[in-house]
Amino acid sequence: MSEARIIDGKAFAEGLRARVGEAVAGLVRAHGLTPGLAVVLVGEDPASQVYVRNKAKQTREAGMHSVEHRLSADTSEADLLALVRALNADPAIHGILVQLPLPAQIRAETVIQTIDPAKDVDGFHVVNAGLLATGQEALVPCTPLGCLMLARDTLGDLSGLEAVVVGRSNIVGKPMAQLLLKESCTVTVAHSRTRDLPAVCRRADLLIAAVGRPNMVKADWIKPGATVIDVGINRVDAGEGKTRLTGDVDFEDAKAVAGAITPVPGGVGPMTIACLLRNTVVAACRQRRLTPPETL
Ligand SMILES: Nc1nc2c(c(=O)[nH]1)N[C@@H](CN(C=O)c1ccc(C(=O)N[C@@H](CCC(=O)O)C(=O)O)cc1)CN2
Repeated sequence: MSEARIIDGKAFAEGLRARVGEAVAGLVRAHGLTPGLAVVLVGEDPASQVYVRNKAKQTREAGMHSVEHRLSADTSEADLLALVRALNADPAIHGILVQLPLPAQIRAETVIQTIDPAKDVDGFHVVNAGLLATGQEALVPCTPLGCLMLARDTLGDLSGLEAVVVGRSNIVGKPMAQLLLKESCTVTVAHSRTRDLPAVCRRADLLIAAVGRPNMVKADWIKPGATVIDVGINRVDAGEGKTRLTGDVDFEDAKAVAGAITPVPGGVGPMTIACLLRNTVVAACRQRRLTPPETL
């Protein structure tokens, strides 16, 4: 059997960002509408700093209005909520994202539920989760949306496929399952308590790994020819004081069995920010009662 096709998330994300840029130019031209995204970072987590910097840079590159709020690690929950409420009321801001994780003194759930659902470009608010679960128009979490785009690009119509999502987080696993149900997949959500996890995974035509455990999914967990989407971004020791990124799937092992597979880095990760830009344009359109461009 030949080796798996490597799904190039970086290239797909570049294409999506280019389409976002064209959509923004069209909105500015036709409606004088410049979508605006505010990103809030609390503290100095090194990875979060990189993600927030990249979000702001790519927002500007797409021609959108970008605002960054960097708050100290000892910021109180009340101060963060006050900032979120001010952004809710700001007409130049169509999307609000509070970077996770947050410091221990701040309840992430309280912050998320304070964001205006219409501006919740992360799609984490219960209103958006409920809309997605009931098959209605929602803002959809960026990482699962990116996974869906890659799966569709690889497999075409997903209808009738056996999909297994490993992981049940509110941010990835649950919305991923809802999106795949909407595509008419037969969906299983597996997790740490699932009995005989390898056997459950082996049922999948489409396997989504989102557990946060480096290299957990092995070749013998994969049905030959299956499409494997790896959401894991785990930083592991690479020796000599260095680290490297690895996914939840043992890539070298799995690519001999899978039909197609996302690498880490360069797979799902870049799609997260591209989908955030896409969601900001969609949110801006809906706030102005405009139909979002179909290219997104
Ligand atoms: N409010 C949110 N917080 C967090 C989210 C989120 O969607 N909303 N997701 C993650 C972090 N994240 C975006 O915020 C993110 C993670 C990874 C990447 C990415 O491009 N990864 C690259 C590798 C980058 C590297 O070298 O470190 C890749 O996989 O190729 C983008 C965004 C948690 N917080």
